[in-house]
Amino acid sequence: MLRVGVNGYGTIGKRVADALAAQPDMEVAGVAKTTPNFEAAAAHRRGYAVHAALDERRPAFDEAGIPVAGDLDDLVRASDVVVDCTPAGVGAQNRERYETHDTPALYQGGEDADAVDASFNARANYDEIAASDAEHVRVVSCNTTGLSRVLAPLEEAYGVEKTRATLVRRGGDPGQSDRGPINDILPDPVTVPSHHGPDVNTVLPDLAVDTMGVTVPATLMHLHAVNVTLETEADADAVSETLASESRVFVVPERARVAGPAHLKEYAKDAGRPRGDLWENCVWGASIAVEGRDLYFFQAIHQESDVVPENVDAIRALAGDADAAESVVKTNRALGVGSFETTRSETVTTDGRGAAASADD
Ligand SMILES: NC(=O)C1=CN([C@@H]2O[C@H](COP(=O)(O)OP(=O)(O)OC[C@H]3O[C@@H](n4cnc5c(N)ncnc54)[C@H](O)[C@@H]3O)[C@@H](O)[C@H]2O)C=CC1
Ligand SMILES: O=C(OP(=O)(O)O)[C@H](O)COP(=O)(O)O
Repeated sequence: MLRVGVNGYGTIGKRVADALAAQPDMEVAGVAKTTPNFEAAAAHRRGYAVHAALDERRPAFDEAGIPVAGDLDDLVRASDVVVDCTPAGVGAQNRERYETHDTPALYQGGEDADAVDASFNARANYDEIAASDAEHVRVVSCNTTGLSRVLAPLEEAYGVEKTRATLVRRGGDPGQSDRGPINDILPDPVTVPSHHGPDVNTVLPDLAVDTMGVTVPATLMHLHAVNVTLETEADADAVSETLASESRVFVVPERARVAGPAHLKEYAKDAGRPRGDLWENCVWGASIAVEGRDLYFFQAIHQESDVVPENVDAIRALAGDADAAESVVKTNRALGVGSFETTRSETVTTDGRGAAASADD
């Protein structure tokens, strides 16, 4: 049993903790939280050992009646691996702390590529990371994960001459009432490329990809308009099959009449997904179009959850416990990733454990 600590218990951290708890080969060593708020209380109720991330805040936990299992060093000592889910930039500052304990760690996409030994995406470079000596590894950002999951199979099936993607980025997560914009459309960043193209190259080094970002007043999901010039000709049906055979890509059938992220979130909630999470890329089947070697499609990316199964796989890659296919199947089964059927007799399995990922079985 791998004991995994989670430092930073916000949008990503709380989902990663629950995903670890669902794995047959992992247990949550504990979580570290800065503030004894409702999320800390929920962590305690879920049975996670709550650690005070900052020593000076410990009395506040006592006052709030949330039992404290120890400090951050205690959590790192109790962990075989730490998943750092602190805000962007804080993870890099924590690296030294983990190194002091000789404990490998994962970091999130808000950290720079050069703050870590290597970057990870299960579809792109699991085996490479598993075979390497990397101990401090970054799971690439939500948008980068979403791009890597479709570009890796397209490269394998058809070759990718060039990718151009425009990322319509959500302004903040639903719980982040201090984010924006609330009435604007911002080139973000105004410079080209955005960080996503270069970040794709940290896991798929030879792939030609340019990205531009725009941030809009929305919270539910990101939306990508993707154009890939393939190296060989393909038709839309073949591309649709290629993408649908990926366990972490949901090709949304036209008959579902999903207009946008709001419908996708309802789809997930109706399916009984925890927190309405959509771990898979959601590619509109009707949008897949090919003209010559030019492929076009739209996909939506649930920023709060798509990196969660990737974190689980990255832990196994670090621990050297399974190869890519074994890990992905194990993770998918435990969470229910890939449980949206895209066949005509559409059935949605709400029992996460029973919902196997078709492509990897
Ligand atoms: N929310 C998103 O859409 C996604 C975020 N990421 C990345 O994941 C990382 C975490 O992001 P979120 O979960 O969204 O942030 P968040 O703000 O929701 O959660 C971060 C948590 O860490 C806590 N924290 C702050 N300073 C800390 C410290 N020194 N020690 C321990 N905990 C501390 C905060 O109180 C909060 O609970 C960032 O690198 C971000 O770029 C990656 C993919 C998607
Ligand atoms: O990893 C994310 O986005 P990104 O892939 O655009 O960097 C998350 O949505 C966090 O983005 P944020 O930096 O806007 O909070």
